Amino acid sequence: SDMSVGTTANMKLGEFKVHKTEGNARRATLMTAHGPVQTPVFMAVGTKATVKAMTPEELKDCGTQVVLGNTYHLHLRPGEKTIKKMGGLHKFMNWHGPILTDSGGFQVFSLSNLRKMSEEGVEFRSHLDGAKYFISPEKSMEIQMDLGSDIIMAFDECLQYPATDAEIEKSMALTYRWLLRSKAAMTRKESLLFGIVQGGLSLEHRLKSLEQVTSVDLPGYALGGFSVGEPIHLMHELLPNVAPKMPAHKPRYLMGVGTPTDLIIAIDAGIDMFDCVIPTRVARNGTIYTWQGKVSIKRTEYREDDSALDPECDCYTCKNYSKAYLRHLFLSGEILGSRLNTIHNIHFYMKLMEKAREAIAEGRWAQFRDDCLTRFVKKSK
Ligand SMILES: Nc1nc2c(CCNCC3CCCC3)c3[nH]c(NCCc4ccccc4)nc3cc2c(=O)[nH]1
Ligand SMILES: [Zn+2]
Repeated sequence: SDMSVGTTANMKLGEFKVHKTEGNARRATLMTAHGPVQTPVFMAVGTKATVKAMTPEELKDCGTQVVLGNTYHLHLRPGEKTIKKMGGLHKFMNWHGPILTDSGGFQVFSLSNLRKMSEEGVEFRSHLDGAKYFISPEKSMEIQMDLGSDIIMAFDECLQYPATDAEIEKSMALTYRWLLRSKAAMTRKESLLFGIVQGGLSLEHRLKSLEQVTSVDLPGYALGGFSVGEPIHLMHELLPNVAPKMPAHKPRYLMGVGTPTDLIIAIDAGIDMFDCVIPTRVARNGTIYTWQGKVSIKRTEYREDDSALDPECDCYTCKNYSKAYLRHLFLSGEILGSRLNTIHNIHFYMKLMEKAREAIAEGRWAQFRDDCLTRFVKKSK
C-alpha cells in the first residue's frame, strides 16, 4: 500500500517526490513539518478547529492525513492570538498531523456581508455579531502563522461565476499582487506557502494566471475559482488543459472539490490534493457514498433493512450497524446518526484515495478510474 513507494526518510521540508506516473495521474509524497503526505490525498475540512462530529482518533482510524482549518472562522472566534497562546492549532484541537489553512478571502466573500474591497484588502462585517474586520495578505499570513499551519494559502480573490473577461483580468491581476505580498509576509520557516491560480472558466485567462502565479517560486500551487456555481462539466473540460501545465514537481491542489466522480476525473488530469465539505456535510443530511453509488438513508425501503450501508466497506459504522438503525437515528435527529454517517463517508473518501494511490503505484490507474466512474455514475438510491 502506501509504503510500497519506499521510505520518506531524509526527505527535506517541502520536498515533493513523484514516485510513479500514469498519463497525467501521479503517486507522490509531500513532506511537511508534521510528517509526510501521501498523494493523491483528500483533506478533511475542520472549519472551526473540528471536523464536525468526529474525534481526531476517529479521523486517524479512517486514514485522514491532513485536516483543514479556516482562517476566517478562527480569526472571528476564538481568535488566532488565543489559539497561539494555547500552543497553536495542532495542540488546541489535538490533531498532530499536517494542517492546511485557507487564507480567508473565499470565506469572506461567501459568508460575511462584505463592506468593501480595496487594493489593501477586504473590510467586512462578521456574520456572527456584525463587528467590523479587515483582512489583507499580511493579516491573513499573520493569522495562519499564529495558528501554526503547515500549509498556508496565499490571500487571493475568488471570483464568482459567471464573470466577464474584464472582471476576470482585473481580479487575477489583484490576486497576483496579493500573492507577492503574501510571500513577503509569510516568514514562518516551518510553513509551506501555496500560490492560488485563478482565471475563471476561461482557458486563456487560466493559462495567463498560471504563468503569473507559477513565476513565483513556491512549494505548491492551487487551482482556485472552481466549484463556484459553474456547470461542473466546464471544470471537467478545463482541468486536463490546465493541471498538466502546472509545475510537474510541485503539488497541485484543487480547492473545494468535490464528489467522488470529481476526484477521479481530477486525479486523471494531474491533481494531487483535494478538500471539500461534501462528505461531512451530506453525511449529516443522510446521504451516504458507497462503492455502488449514493444511498439516501431516510428511504422507507431501509426501514427493516438489516444490511450495512455498504457491503464492500470495512468502516466502524458498516461493521456494527444496520441501515434500519441508521435510518432510525437520522429520522430521530440523533447526534449518533451524524457521527456514524460521517465516519462512513470520511472512511469512504479516504479509502477511495488509498485505492487510487495503489492503482497509480501499480500501473493500473486507467482500469481503476473506469471502474470507479462506472460505479459512481450508476443511478443513486
Ligand atoms: N482561497 C480559496 N479558497 C477556495 C475555496 C475554499 C476551499 N476550502 C477551504 C476549507 C477551509 C475551511 C473551510 C473550507 C473553494 N471552495 C470552493 N468550492 C466549494 C463548493 C462547495 C460548497 C459547499 C458544498 C460543496 C461544495 N471553491 C473554492 C475556491 C477557492 C478559491 O478560489 N480560493
Ligand atoms: Zn462504511
